[in-house]
Amino acid sequence: MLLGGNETTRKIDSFAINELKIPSIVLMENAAISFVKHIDDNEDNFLIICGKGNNGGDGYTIARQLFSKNKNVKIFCISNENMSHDCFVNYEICKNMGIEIFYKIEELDRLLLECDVVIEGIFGTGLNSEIKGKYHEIIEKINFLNKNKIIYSIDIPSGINGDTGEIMGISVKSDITISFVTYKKGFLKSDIKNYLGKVVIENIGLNENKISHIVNEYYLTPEMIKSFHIKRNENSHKGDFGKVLIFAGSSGFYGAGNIVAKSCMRSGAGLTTVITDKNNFSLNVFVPEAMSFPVNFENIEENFEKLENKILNSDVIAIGPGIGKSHKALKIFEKLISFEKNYKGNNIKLVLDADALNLLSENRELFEKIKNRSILTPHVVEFSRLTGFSPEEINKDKFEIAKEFSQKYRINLLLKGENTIITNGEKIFVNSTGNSHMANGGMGDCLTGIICSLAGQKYDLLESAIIGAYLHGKVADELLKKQYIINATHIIENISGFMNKIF
Ligand SMILES: NC(=O)C1=CN([C@@H]2O[C@H](COP(=O)(O)OP(=O)(O)OC[C@H]3O[C@@H](n4cnc5c(N)ncnc54)[C@H](O)[C@@H]3O)[C@@H](O)[C@H]2O)[C@@H](O)CC1
Ligand SMILES: [K+]
Repeated sequence: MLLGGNETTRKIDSFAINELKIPSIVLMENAAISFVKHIDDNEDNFLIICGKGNNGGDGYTIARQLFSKNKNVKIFCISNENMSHDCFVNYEICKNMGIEIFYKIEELDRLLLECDVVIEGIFGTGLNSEIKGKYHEIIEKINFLNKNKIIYSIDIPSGINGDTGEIMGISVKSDITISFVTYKKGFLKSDIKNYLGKVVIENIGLNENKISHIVNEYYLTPEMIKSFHIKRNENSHKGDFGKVLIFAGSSGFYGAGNIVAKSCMRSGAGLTTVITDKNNFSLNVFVPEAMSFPVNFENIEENFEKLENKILNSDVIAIGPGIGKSHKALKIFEKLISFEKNYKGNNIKLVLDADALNLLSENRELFEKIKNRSILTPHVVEFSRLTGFSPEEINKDKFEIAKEFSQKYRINLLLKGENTIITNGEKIFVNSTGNSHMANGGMGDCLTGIICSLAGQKYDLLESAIIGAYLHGKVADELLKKQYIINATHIIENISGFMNKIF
């Protein structure tokens, strides 16, 4: 699904009008037709509240459409002065058709009380300042008299800033928001969810693929995830699904390595090996399917020759969770990234998380070794160490900072957070799944395991991160329906079932 702010919407509109030569009034008609599809056929008692811009124009067009289906339709016109051209055209048609139009604010209470469905087209992407006066009063009335009614918003609940999600003084509280072409960036803001209600994105007669040059931001949907799926060949063997080498866990943190390994196995990797201290036997108990590559941490160089062979046999190497920042951890990290290609001549893909990112921040010369073949999966504090920006600065301008960082170091990036974003420096994908009930230790390790597993199964790193993030959150969202807390182990136990469902 395309993601965009107000400016993106304007660019798409202008492309449709100026390049495709679709008259704007046709776009408005298409928007109204798409909108009306979502209204229950049994509903019969509508009040449409219209502003004077094109959002109001959509309102008049929807009113006409409903009226032509013999529905009981009344319109409240907030102002018929300085209407936009298309708004005026549709207002005139409504008058000519004989739809009842009301103008006096004194009548609004009664109109609201009498109707069953309110459709509001007061402001959409054109809202540009704090709402005051008459407009404020009207929105207040809609929210106050909303008992036993369904409130529909056209494009954006009037009062929400489509770019930032900020409430511009007041906003309609909607049950259903039917928005056009793009999922509005402002909708990502978590504390306005109860203003949006259910969100539906509708088409206005444009082919999504033909406007992709205008938009390079996407909101993940199950259809997108399914479209990435690579079918498993029936005559394949374990080697076809990736040899994944994992360097995770250390004394006191062996659980991290175990979680990465288990989620890697459960998400479908062919062969998983964990580099771990020779005295750690917990892996064999926790994940018997995984192999261990024992390292003598007293003398790490002892095994380096064998390790070289292991690296050159790998398709993917995941590094970071629970390894600490010791000199020895750094030495192993350096060794693991020292070969760009494996025996097969393919780039060895790298998934770097947690302490690998901290080590990278302090040893920046290593960026040269990981370029064009890695994904970094920081949370905001780790990303702050990597970029030098404060977490506040990052949260304010997350998309741009992430994109620039990705371009500068030629890496893929997955920035964890409430709206996890994934970028290759050109496109940005925002995850639509996940919840606060999964915020506990081991979750990140689990995600690393899923991503390296998918990378082993021949998904490129960007796809691996997109699918991984979506699945990770989706499993948690589904589990939330029956349990309060979701741990990494719960995700691991359920992921394969959800892969089946989604693919
Ligand atoms: N142009 C197109 O091709 C299409 C536009 N569409 C609709 O057009 C909408 C955008 O239309 P517009 O750009 O005309 O903008 P809006 O209709 O969102 O609002 C603009 C109007 O509100 C006024 N306004 C802005 N902030 C105000 C405030 N705080 N207090 C009082 N008045 C304020 C402006 O002066 C202007 O008259 C979209 O949200 C969508 O609903 C759809 O019809 C699809 C096609
Ligand atoms: K609206």
